[in-house]
Amino acid sequence: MSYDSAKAQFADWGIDTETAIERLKTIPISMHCWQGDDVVGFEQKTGASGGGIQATGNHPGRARTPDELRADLEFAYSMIPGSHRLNLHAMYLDTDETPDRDEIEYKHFAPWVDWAKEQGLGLDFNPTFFAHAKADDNLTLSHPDQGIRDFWVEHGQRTREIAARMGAELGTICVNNIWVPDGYKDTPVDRMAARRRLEASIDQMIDPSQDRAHMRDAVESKLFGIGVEACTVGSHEFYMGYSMKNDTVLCLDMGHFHPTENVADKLSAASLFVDEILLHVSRPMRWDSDHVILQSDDVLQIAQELVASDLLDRTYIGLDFFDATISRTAAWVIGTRNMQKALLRALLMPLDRLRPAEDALDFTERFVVTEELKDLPFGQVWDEFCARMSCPSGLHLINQLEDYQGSVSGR
Ligand SMILES: C[C@H](O)[C@H](O)[C@@H](O)C(=O)CO
Ligand SMILES: [Mn+2]
Repeated sequence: MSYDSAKAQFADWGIDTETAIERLKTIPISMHCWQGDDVVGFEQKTGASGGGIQATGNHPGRARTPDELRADLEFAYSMIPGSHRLNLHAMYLDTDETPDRDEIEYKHFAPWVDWAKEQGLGLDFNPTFFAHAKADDNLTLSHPDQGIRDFWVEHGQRTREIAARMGAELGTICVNNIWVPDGYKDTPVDRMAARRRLEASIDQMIDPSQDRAHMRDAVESKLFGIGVEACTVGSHEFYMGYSMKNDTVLCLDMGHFHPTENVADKLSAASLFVDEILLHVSRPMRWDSDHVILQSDDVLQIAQELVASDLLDRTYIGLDFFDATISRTAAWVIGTRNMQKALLRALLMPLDRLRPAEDALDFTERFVVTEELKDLPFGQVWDEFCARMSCPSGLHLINQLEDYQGSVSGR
């Protein structure tokens, strides 16, 4: 079937595929650097990852240097239609110097910015509050030791300055996302004290007078992690409250809730009380396992909510998965394209027909239409989008992914 006949079929339902394609072109996805090297980073390691972050697998080809990571990223972006962003963690500095976390400066990341300019990419940033000796207690900004808290506050303040400069250099908003692994393996007796310390540390870190033209603070909650099963200091309630009170972006990671909770459902509710949301689109399997995202119901529903609730312009879409058992570049490419496919499917929904049906309590119409829609030739619209953006799809894509993996598997 050709694109033209697919377009005509959608038109029968009152759906304009051209409008959907044009909108999709404008939606950037922030691809996370850490899928490329299994969350290792480029500094001298002094501590273990905390809070249950764990990449498993030993597929050949892990990027070991900033140059290797950039080469892999360039390939991945060339397989992903559209203009996108890179989400960089502070432990991915590119320098011969060995600054500790409380000593990092913009110059240690300048090569990333130069490269992003060349590639036409935006950058997002994250302080790294794990994989460091001063995080080995699984406590950082909420540590009872003032010295440790000060160390991490300094780190966070520096990342904000770096993020603001990155945003200014690239002329876009750089989201600086705070996730700390802080928590307790067993039941604490004074949760309140830990939460008060976390609040005070973030207050100290965040300078509300800083120019917001190029930088936003985001805060990321979590239900629990391995090693912090009894209490995560930065829980959902904590950060939902924090972001409302302090006007920060609220980060919702799909792996950070109870498995029966639906993150898509949270978007409309949270967005009534916070201006902007950052998504970490991920796939938890029994726990926060960070599997590569699929075109699963969870992801499709997230995209539908972004479109139907008109949230695309105040949501930053970031990805957060890491799988070291498969080609790392294929993971990036397929995962990111899956997010785009979900958005395209959402943009191809006949909302003008579904909304009135729902308002009239005609749930049969809603049910029948949403099910029949699944049979429309979505694949032709996606292929057309890829072709217009000079990206391969189907077997051509698979061949290119395999060739690239073959070229790096000797690393
Ligand atoms: C590496 C990221 O900061 C990390 O995955 C964080 O976003 C998270 O989700 C921790 O579980
Ligand atoms: Mn996350």
